[in-house]
Amino acid sequence: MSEITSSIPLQINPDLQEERDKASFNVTELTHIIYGGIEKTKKRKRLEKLLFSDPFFQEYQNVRAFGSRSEYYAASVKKSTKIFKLRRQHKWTDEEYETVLDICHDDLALTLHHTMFIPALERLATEDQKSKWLTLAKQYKIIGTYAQTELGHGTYLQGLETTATYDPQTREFVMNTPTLSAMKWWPGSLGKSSNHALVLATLIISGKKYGMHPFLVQLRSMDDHKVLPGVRVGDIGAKMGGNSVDNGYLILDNVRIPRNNMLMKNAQVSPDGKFVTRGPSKANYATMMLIRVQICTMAYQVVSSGATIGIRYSAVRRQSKLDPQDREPKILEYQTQQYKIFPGLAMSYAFLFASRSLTRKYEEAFAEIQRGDFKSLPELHCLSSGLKSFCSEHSVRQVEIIRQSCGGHGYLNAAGLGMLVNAAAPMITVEGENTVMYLQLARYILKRFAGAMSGQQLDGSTSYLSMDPATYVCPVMSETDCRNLTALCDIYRYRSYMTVCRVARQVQHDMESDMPQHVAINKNLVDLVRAAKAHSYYIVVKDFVEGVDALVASAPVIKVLRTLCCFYAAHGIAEYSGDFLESEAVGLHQLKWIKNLQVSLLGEIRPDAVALVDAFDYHDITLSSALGCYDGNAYERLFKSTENDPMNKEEVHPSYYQYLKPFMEEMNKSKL
Ligand SMILES: CCCCCCCC(=O)SCCNC(=O)CCNC(=O)[C@H](O)C(C)(C)COP(=O)(O)OP(=O)(O)OC[C@H]1O[C@@H](n2cnc3c(N)ncnc32)[C@H](O)[C@@H]1OP(=O)(O)O
Ligand SMILES: Cc1cc2nc3c(=O)[nH]c(=O)nc-3n(C[C@H](O)[C@H](O)[C@H](O)COP(=O)(O)OP(=O)(O)OC[C@H]3O[C@@H](n4cnc5c(N)ncnc54)[C@H](O)[C@@H]3O)c2cc1C
Repeated sequence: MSEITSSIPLQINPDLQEERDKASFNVTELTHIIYGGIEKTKKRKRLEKLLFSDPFFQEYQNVRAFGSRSEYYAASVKKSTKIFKLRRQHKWTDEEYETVLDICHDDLALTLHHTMFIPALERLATEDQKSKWLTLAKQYKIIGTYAQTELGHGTYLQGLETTATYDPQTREFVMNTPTLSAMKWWPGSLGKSSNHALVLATLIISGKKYGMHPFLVQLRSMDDHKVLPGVRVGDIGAKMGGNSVDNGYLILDNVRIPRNNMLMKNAQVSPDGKFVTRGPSKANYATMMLIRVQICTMAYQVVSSGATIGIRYSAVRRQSKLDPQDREPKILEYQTQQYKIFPGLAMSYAFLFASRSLTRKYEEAFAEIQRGDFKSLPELHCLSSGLKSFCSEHSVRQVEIIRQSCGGHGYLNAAGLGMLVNAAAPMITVEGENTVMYLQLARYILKRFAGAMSGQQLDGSTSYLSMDPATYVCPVMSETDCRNLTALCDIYRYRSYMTVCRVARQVQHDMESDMPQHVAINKNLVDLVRAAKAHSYYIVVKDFVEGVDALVASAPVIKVLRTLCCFYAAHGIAEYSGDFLESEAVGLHQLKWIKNLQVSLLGEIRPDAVALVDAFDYHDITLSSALGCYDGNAYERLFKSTENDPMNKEEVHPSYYQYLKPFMEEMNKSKL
C-alpha cells in the first residue's frame, strides 16, 4: 500500500527552516518597519485573526479556485457584505479598512463602493450633498459605483458622449446615452451590484456644452433591486482576471434626476440654468488621482507577494546538479534563479518606500486643496501619473518573470501566481492607460525644463532640471564607489536630465522647422515616454535611498536594506545600459563595474532572501499559494489542492458515459 498522502506535515520544511536560521537580521524588526510600527503590525494581526477565524474565508478560496463565474461573484458579494458589516460593527477607520483589503488581497464585488464611489462623493459633493449622499453611502443604505468610461472612450475624457441636459422647467437633468459608443462600459460593481452610480457626463445647458461633470443616478429599485425605467444595465462578460467583480455596461434613456443630483462642489448649475465654476478646471478629476496613488501601493503588494511565493518555493525545490558529488541543490542556489527573482525582491522594498513617499505628498497636497490652495496640484498629478505607470508596469512584468521561475508548477492556479498576474494586469490600464499617463508626466517635465532654461528656479520632483550638465562627472570613479547609494542616485538623475534634455531639444527643433506642434509632439512620443520613464525611475531610486537613509533601525536591518537598494539601482543600470551609456551618465568602465557588482550582490542577498520575504508577513490565506506557504510544504499542499477539484469528485467522469464510451464502442466495432 502506497504511503503517499496529502496530509500536511506539522513541521516547517527543513530546507526553509535552514534559511530562516541563517538570517542576518531580526525579521520582526523589519516587519514593524514595513507596517509602520509595532502597534500597526499588532493591529493588522488582530484584523487578520478576526477575518480568518471565520471558516467562510477558507471556503471562499475554493469557490475562487473551482467555482463558476456566477458562484465566484456570489461568494465575493457575500465576502464584501461580511466585511462591510464588520466595518460598521468595529467602527473601522479608512486605514483599518484598507488593511483589511490588503489582507484579503482579492478584488471584491463591491470594492468600488469604497475605493471610488465614497471618495468621489467626498471630493466632488458640496457639504449639503455630503450630509445626504455620503451618509447614506457610509451606512450602506445605497451601494454605488463610478461610471466614467464608455465603450468609445476611456482615456480621452473630453470625448465622453453621455449627456446630462438641464431642463429649467422641471429643474432636472435628463441623462442620455445617445450612441452605442456612449454606453458606460467597464465600471466595476455596475453590472449586478450597485443601485446607484456616479455617472460622469457632458453637461448641456440651452444647447451649450460645459464639459464633464458628476451626476448621481439611481439605477435599481431600493425595494427589489429591479432596474428602473429608462435604465439598461448588465455585466460586460468574463475577463482575464478579477472575475469576482461585475464590471458593467449602462445605457440611459431620458432618465430624469433632480438638479441637486449633480455633484456641485466644483461647478454649479443654478435653478434657472446658470453655470458657475469654482477651483481649477480639472478639479472633477480628483478621484482618479487618489486611485493612481493607491495603485503604487498595490504594485508593492503584488510584487512582494510574488517574491514571497517565488523565494520560498525556490528554497524548497531541488533540481539537477551543481556539484556532481553533492545532492541536488535548492534551485535558489542557481545564479540565474536569483537573477530572475531578486529584482522582484528589491523592487518590493523600492516600491514600499516610493509609495510611502507619494502617499505622504498626496496627503499634504490634499490637505492644502481642501483649504482652497491648489498650487501643488500640477506636480502631484504628474508625479502620481508617472509613478502609477512605472510601478504597475514593473511589478506586473516582474511577477510574470517570477511565475516563470517556478517552472511548471508556477502555471497551476494553486501556485497563486497566475491569479496574481491576471488580477494585477489591469493596473496598467485602469485610472489612465500607462502610456497616456507617462505622456502627462512628459508634458509637465517639458514645461519645467523650458522654465529652467529660461532661468526659473525649480522646486519639487523636477528641481534637478535646473542643473548645469557641464558640471557632471560620473561619481563612480572606482569599483568601490559603485556601492555608494548617493552616487548611484546621481547617475539616475543625470540620465533622466539628459533624456529629458534630448527630447526637449528635438521637439523644439521640430517646431522651429515649422512643424505644427501636434505633429512635432507625435513624432517624438516614444522619446517623451522614455523621458517620463527615466524621471520616474530616478524618483523611485531617490525615494528608496532617502527612505533607507532616514531609517532608525538596527545595523543589520540597515545593512540588508542598503544591499537591496544598491542591487535595485545597479540592476536598473545594467538592464537599461544602452540608455545610461547614450546619456553618458556612465562610461564603459563604470558599466562593467556596476554589472560586476550586480552579480556579486546576488550572492550577498542570497542568505537573507527568505527572511526578507518573511518580513512582509503575509498570511497563507492572503497569499493563497501552495508554493509560497510559510511552512514550505509545497508538494503536500499541491497534492492537497487537488482534493477539492470538482474534476476529481467522481472516479469516472460523466463525459465518459456521454462521449468516450460510445466513441470507444464505435471504434471497437469499426472494421477500418
Ligand atoms: C482599486 C482599483 C480599482 C480600479 C478601478 C478603476 C477605475 C477606473 O479606471 S475609473 C476611470 C479612470 N479613467 C481615467 O483615468 C481616464 C484617463 N484620462 C484622463 O485622466 C484625462 O483624459 C487626461 C489626463 C489623459 C487628459 O485630460 P484632458 O482633460 O484632455 O487634459 P489635457 O488637455 O491633457 O491637460 C490639460 C491640463 O490639465 C492637467 N491635468 C490633467 N489631469 C489632471 C488632474 N487629474 N489633476 C490636475 N491637473 C490635471 C494637465 O497636466 C494639463 O495641464 P497644463 O495645461 O498645465 O499642461
Ligand atoms: C479591470 C478594469 C476595471 C475598470 N474599472 C473602471 C471603473 O470602475 N470605472 C470606469 O469608469 N472605468 C473603468 N475602467 C476603464 C479604464 O479606466 C479604461 O479602460 C482606461 O482608462 C483606459 O482607457 P481605454 O480603455 O479607452 O484605452 P484606450 O485609450 O483606447 O487605449 C488603447 C491604446 O491607445 C493608446 N492611446 C490612447 N490615447 C492616446 C494618446 N493620447 N497618446 C498616445 N497613445 C494613446 C493607449 O496608449 C493604448 O495603447 C476599468 C478598466 C478595466 C480593465
